[in-house]
Amino acid sequence: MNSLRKIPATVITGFLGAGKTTLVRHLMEQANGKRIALIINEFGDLGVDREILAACGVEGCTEDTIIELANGCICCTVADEFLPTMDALLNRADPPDHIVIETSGLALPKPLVKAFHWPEIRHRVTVDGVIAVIDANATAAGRFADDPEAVQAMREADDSLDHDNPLEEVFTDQLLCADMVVLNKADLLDDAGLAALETALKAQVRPGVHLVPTAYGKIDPAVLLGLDKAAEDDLDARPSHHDGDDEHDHEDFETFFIDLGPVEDLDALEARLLTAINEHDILRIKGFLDVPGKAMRHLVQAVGPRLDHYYDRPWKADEQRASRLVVIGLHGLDRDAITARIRGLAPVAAL
Ligand SMILES: Nc1nc2c(ncn2[C@@H]2O[C@H](COP(=O)(O)OP(=O)(O)OP(=O)(O)O)[C@@H](O)[C@H]2O)c(=O)[nH]1
Repeated sequence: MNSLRKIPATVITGFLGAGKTTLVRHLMEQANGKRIALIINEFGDLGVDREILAACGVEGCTEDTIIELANGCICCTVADEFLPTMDALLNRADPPDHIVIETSGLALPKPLVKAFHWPEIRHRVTVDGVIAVIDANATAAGRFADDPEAVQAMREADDSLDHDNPLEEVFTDQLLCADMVVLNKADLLDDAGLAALETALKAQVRPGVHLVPTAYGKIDPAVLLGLDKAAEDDLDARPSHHDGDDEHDHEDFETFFIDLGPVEDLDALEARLLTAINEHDILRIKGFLDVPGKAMRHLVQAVGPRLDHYYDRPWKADEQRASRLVVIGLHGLDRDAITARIRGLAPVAAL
C-alpha cells in the first residue's frame, strides 16, 4: 500500500428507511472496476441490508467486500467494533480503493467521523465525505419536524418531561454533519413539493452543502465519491445535539423480532402489517418470508405507512426456510399487541 495516500471513506447516513441501502446498491452497480469495501451497520440485527446487497448479484457485492457490524449502532460501538474492523480492512494484502460505510438509520454520524482521529487508522484513511440520505416525501410531510404547538402543550401539562423529539434530533444531527444531502424518494413528490422542501432544507444545512434530488438513490458515483472533504478535520463545523456528551444511547427507540410460520396468504399479512403500523408508533418493519410452494424468498419492507415487497432470491439448499420480521419504533412499543396483530390473532377493531 502507498503509505502517502490515505484511503478515502464515505459515510452514508440517513434516518431509518430513507434509502441508504438502495443508494449503496446503485453505487456498487456503477463502481466500474473501483474496488469498494462496504461496512454495513443496521439497527435490529437481522442483517437485512447485508442480505439485500449480498443477493443483488452486483460484481463488487461479495462476502469478502461486505462487512457487517451488527452489535448496536456504529456511533456507540466505534472502539469495540468499528476500529478493529477498519484496522483489519486496511491491513489486507490488497486494500480497497474506497470504503463506503452505511450507518444504521439511528446512528449519529459525528462520533463515527471523530473515530478517524484514532492513532490506529488516522494516517491510513480519511473521511472523503458524509452523505445524508433523506426521505424527501416523509420530510416534506413534517415527520422529522418539531411541532412547536405540541411541544408547548406538553410543557404546560408537565414540565418534568423531556420534551425532545427523538426523530427530529437524529434527523438534524445527520443533516448537520453532511457534506451532501441526497433528497431521495423524489418520485413521491411533485415539482412544487420538492422545490418547497429544497428551500426549507437550504436554510438548515451548513453553507455550501449541495442538495441532490433523486429516486431510488440513482446518483452517479462520481458525484458521491471523491468529495475530498477530510471531514474528520473540521468536526467543529458540524454541530450535534450530543456535543459534549461522551455517550449517546438509543433508548428513545427499540427493536424486536417476530417469527411467523410459513405465510400462505401474503395479501392478508400485508393488510395486518399496515394495520399494526397504523395502530402503533412503528417506524420500520423489514424481513423475509417463507411462502410455501415458492422457491424464492419474499422480502418485505415498510417505512411508515409505505410497504414494498418482492421475491429477492431463491432459498439456498442448506438454508432453513423461515419467516422473520424486525420491528423498529419509538420506545414503549406494545410488543404483545403488535405481534398478535401481525400474526392475525388480535380481534379486528369494529368499523
Ligand atoms: N418510492 C421510493 N421508494 C424508495 C426509494 N428509495 C428506496 N425506496 C424504498 O424504501 C424502502 C427502504 O429503502 P432502504 O434502501 O432499505 O432504506 P435504508 O435507509 O437502508 O433503511 P434502514 O437500513 O432501515 O435505515 C425500500 O422498500 C425501498 O425500496 C425511492 O427513491 N422512491
